[in-house]
Amino acid sequence: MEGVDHLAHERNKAQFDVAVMKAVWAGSRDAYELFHRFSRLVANDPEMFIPAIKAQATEEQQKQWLPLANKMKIIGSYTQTELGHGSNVRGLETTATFDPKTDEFVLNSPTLTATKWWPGGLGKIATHALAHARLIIDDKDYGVHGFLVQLRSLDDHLTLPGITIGDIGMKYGSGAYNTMDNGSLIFDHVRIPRNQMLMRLSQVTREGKYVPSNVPRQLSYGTMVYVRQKIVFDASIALSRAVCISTRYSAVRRQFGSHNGSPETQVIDYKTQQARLFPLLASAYAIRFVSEWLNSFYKDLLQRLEAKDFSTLPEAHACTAGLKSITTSVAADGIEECRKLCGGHGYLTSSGLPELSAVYIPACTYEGDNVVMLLQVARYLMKTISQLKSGNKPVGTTAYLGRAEQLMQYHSDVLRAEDWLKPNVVVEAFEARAARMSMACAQNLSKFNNPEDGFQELSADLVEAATAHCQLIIVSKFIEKLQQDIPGKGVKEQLGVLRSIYALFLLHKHIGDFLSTDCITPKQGYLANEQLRSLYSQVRPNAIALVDAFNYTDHFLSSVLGRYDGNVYPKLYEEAWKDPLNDTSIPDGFHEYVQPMLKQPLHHGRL
Ligand SMILES: CC(C)(COP(=O)(O)OP(=O)(O)OC[C@H]1O[C@@H](n2cnc3c(N)ncnc32)[C@H](O)[C@@H]1OP(=O)(O)O)[C@@H](O)C(=O)NCCC(=O)NCCSC(=O)/C=C/CCCCCCCCCCCCC(=O)O
Ligand SMILES: Cc1cc2nc3c(=O)[nH]c(=O)nc-3n(C[C@H](O)[C@H](O)[C@H](O)COP(=O)(O)OP(=O)(O)OC[C@H]3O[C@@H](n4cnc5c(N)ncnc54)[C@H](O)[C@@H]3O)c2cc1C
Repeated sequence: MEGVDHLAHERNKAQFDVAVMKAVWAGSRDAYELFHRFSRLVANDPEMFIPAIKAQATEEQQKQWLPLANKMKIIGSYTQTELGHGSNVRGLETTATFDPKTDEFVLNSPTLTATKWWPGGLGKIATHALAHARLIIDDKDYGVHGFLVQLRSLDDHLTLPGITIGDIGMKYGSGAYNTMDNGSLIFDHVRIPRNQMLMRLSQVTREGKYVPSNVPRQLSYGTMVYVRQKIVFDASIALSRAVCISTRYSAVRRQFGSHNGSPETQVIDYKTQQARLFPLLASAYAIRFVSEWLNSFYKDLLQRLEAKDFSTLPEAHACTAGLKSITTSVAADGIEECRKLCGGHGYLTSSGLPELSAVYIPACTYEGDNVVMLLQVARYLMKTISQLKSGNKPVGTTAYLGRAEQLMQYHSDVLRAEDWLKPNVVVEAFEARAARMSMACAQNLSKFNNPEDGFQELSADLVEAATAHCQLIIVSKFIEKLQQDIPGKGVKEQLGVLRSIYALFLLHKHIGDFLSTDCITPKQGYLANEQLRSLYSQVRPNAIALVDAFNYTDHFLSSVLGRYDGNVYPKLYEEAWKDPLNDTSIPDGFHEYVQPMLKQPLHHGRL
């Protein structure tokens, strides 16, 4: 019935102050702002073009281009990936050859695989590209640099000479990412003035002299680092949307369990539903808190870079790459699990879940393929370990590796299930697992004469070690979050339950790592699972309130299953009747194609 809160009985069970939890969840950001930014992003791509200009253009170039981009007088596309190369930026083929006679660069796509392919906004709307191309001077290749290239006339939007542009076609399902005109672009000897090479980091003089960057060349990758830390925050939004929908629906849906006319059982009360759903609820909070930390770490990096302090740049790259990988994989897989948690109705477009999944899952690929990103983390870990011998004491997120010897002797002293509720007990187990996995890789790598051959041979193990490292970061930042002063009745207690669910779910899921590295005994693994089951019972009465704390409106969720009032069935039925198929009783084509078959006479008793 309209106006009735079918979940009121669930909301009355809450054991904490929901208003405070909403503030904890929102942190310093408002989901609406992010939704509208993200929705604008899917329609256009200012989230990369503008930051890239800020990162790679001189002050003078910024003065020229930023006002135009900020006021949408030009529409930009971050045009890096090509048909033949995306992950391997150093393998890009587009060329920008300096012509000293005219003081210009000539941009060209020398091969089919040099075709720019995927850049958002490029297909139909962008007027300019921040094109990444190999700088060539006097036949010498100086590697990939950024160039601002006008693609279309600002008068009639027609493409300029030498520019061939198109959309790359429909993408995955009918998802909203098809509102994004990911495009293709071929340059046929397009000339641009020398001052349209972005020259903050390195320059080309009028005489054609290359002035190399006096800062780490990787700063040219800065836009990707910037977006990767945003993507971690976005993962918490995407996952929490799906968890909100599936939690509310799990409390509404009843199936089996009726005795003597009693109501059937709410599916949220099945232990299997809880074992699938509550770790995702905990993960949404975990990802939100690690994204807050990562954002502050990134802002600290920017301040350091201003002061030419590059000391945290390698760690920032490893953290943004690794956390982008882990959190987008958890969110993408979690959205699909939330669809399954809703049974058949989860597959309806009106559930909001298929669309959310179709739009979200490329996050595992864009801004860095998730495996390639974890391999970057692995390189960082191996380098950190290799420097231990020279007395280089690791700090920050790898500080635990400085205690590797001690961690190699670690054995968990858990005796009772409730011992796993102690943060220090959990952190020690996760540190020992991560340290032992990385040290084992380093040990095996040392057996190879060629370190690169070893890295390739051991890459699957290295990815697992990198995963363990990143999961340790997320667990640690969740624990640190709860060491902050958090007011409100029961709020910290509930977050503590989620923190333990997140950590013990990971321990249970990766029990093989913890056993094979001899960090814990099978008995201790069993006790962790016992504790997990108890934690599910503790979170159960608070589940609806915990997703209410995301503070998402029905409009934002766009889901008949995730409605705040839980009035699912009438709305499911109502939504179905909006389908154009139901405008007529007899379907198109019936008379032409189906009725003749139905009217066909029987032959010898057979149809
Ligand atoms: C890193 C690579 C894989 C390899 O690079 P390479 O140059 O070959 O380097 P290596 O030899 O591996 O390493 C050499 C050293 O350099 C170090 N390094 C590497 N990268 C970096 C870096 N970025 N920073 C610092 N240091 C770096 C490395 O560690 C080595 O160090 P050392 O010598 O060992 O000490 C590289 O090729 C690469 O990055 N590949 C991936 C390519 C990629 O990511 N492409 C992305 C293209 S753009 C794109 O995909 C765009 C997608 C559009 C959709 C985006 C949607 C975003 C949504 C955001 C959500 C918004 C919501 C709103 C939120 C809000 O508003 O807040
Ligand atoms: C929706 C969407 C939007 C995008 N928007 C943009 C944009 O706006 N601008 C832009 O420039 N690009 C954009 N891209 C491109 C995107 O950045 C690339 O697709 C991404 O970086 C992955 O690179 P790739 O396609 O070359 O994958 P590949 O690297 O070819 O991946 C294929 C497989 O190879 C594996 N692999 C690759 N290298 C290694 C290795 N060294 N070791 C082990 N395994 C490896 C990968 O793990 C993966 O399994 C977008 C892509 C998508 C899907």
